[in-house]
This record gives sequence, structure tokens and C-alpha cells, in this order.
Amino acid sequence: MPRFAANLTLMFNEVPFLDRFEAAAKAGFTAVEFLFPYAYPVEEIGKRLHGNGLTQALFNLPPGNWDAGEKGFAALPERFDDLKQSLVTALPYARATGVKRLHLMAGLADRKDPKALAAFRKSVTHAAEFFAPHGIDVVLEPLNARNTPNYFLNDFGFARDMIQDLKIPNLKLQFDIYHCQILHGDVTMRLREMMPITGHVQIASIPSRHEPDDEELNYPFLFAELDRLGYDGFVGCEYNPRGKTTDGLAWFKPYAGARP
Ligand SMILES: O=C(O)C(=O)[C@H](O)CO
Ligand SMILES: [Mg+2]
Repeated sequence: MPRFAANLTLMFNEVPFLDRFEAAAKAGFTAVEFLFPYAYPVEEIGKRLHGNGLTQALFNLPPGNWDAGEKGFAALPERFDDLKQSLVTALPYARATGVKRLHLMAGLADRKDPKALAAFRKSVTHAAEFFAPHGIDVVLEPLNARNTPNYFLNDFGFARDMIQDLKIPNLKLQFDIYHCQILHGDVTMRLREMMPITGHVQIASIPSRHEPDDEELNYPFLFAELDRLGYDGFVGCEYNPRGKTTDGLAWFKPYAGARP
């Protein structure tokens, strides 16, 4: 049975961010993820997580100035110092939460630009080597161009080839089914092919990015497929609830209270 992680950036928005840990635990989640913890004191994040008996499945490394439109800087050659600093910033949060995987964002750049490609390989390698002694994986997530135009990492095949080429044991793929369906389709076959390099999975309905209970994909089939494939990681619920978060959790009822 998949282990679902509530995404506290998108879900439980009825309450302030720090109160969403408790809301998720009360709804039956045993794990959480979120985009960024950096606006909150590290001790407070750890307290809310552990105080509610939750496991931290994932969060993102600092993306630069998110409000100004930055989406990371791993592929931006002139931002390597910022990249290095971002790893240092994230480390205390990783320690406090015990998280085992962090998402490194690529940034807005042209994938065909050799300088951006070289910068991305260098940043990815540096980040993975930085976190390896801490037992933490670095995950790379292709994003679709409708949600994030001009994002460097916009192709699952490209991400797979780079991960396989670099051969860094703690470098994995973040397989967001929502993005995969929009970018390429054929989700089941891609899951089967990319499972050996997959470190995290995320879900939402397509095209609306709501609860995974309607629209283009048959999620119960995909959840069973993850089990058939022996996927032992987390499935992040990265969706915008249609209404009140708890009113949209009928899909989750059979899975509530899974092992952490
Ligand atoms: O957009 C997504 O799907 C993500 O998972 C990123 O972390 C958001 O930046
Ligand atoms: Mg995602």
C-alpha cells in the first residue's frame, strides 16, 4: 500500500502553515512534504513534525527569490555560489526533520544551452556529494511547461539519461505523475521503466491538479502499479483541494494510517 505524504504547501490551507502538521496527522497522514520550510525557525518545524508523529518525506532546496519568479538556480552558471549556500541553508532543516530526500530545482534556462547544461551537471553533482555523507538523496523533477514556462528540466527522458550517466548513488528522479502525464503521457510504462531511479512520487488529477480521484488518470490502478513495482518510497499529495481539504479525502480513506 503506498505511503502518502500530505503536501502542506497546498493542502490544509484552512489553517496557518505550522498548524498543518497537526491537521494532516488528524486526517490520518503519517508523512508530510512541503515546498520550503525556510521562513520558519528550524526548531519549530522539527517540533511540529515530531510532535505529531509524522515523517518528513521531502522538501525543496532553497529556490532563490520565489516571489520574484525564481525556480532554483542549478542550471544558471553565474549562480553556483548561491547554489552552494543553499545547501548549507537547508542542512539544519534536513537534520531537524530527518528527511531522506531533497528536491534540487534547476531554474529557468534553455536546456539546449551548453553553458546551462554544464552548470546543471556541476550543481547536481555538487549537491549530491554534499548530502551523501548525511544519508540524503537529491532528487530531480521534470516540470511541465504549462505550469512553469522556460524551466530547464522539462523532459523525463533527459532527466533519466542524466541520472544514469552521472551514476551518483544518491541522485534520483522525482516522478510527479501530474507533470509526466502533461509532458509525455504513457505514465504506467514510464513508471515501470524509471522505477529503478525513482526516489519520490507525486500525484494530482490531470488537468486540474485537484484530488487524485477524477479526470484523466485512473489513480487506484496507478497506486496498485506502484505496489506491483515494489515502490517503497512516499507518494506526495501535491494537489490543490477543490474545497475544504478534509472534504476531499474520500480517495485517501482506504490508505489512512499507513506505516510511517
Ligand atoms: O511543481 C512541482 O510539481 C514540484 O514538486 C515542485 O517542487 C514545485 O516547485
Ligand atoms: Mg511535483
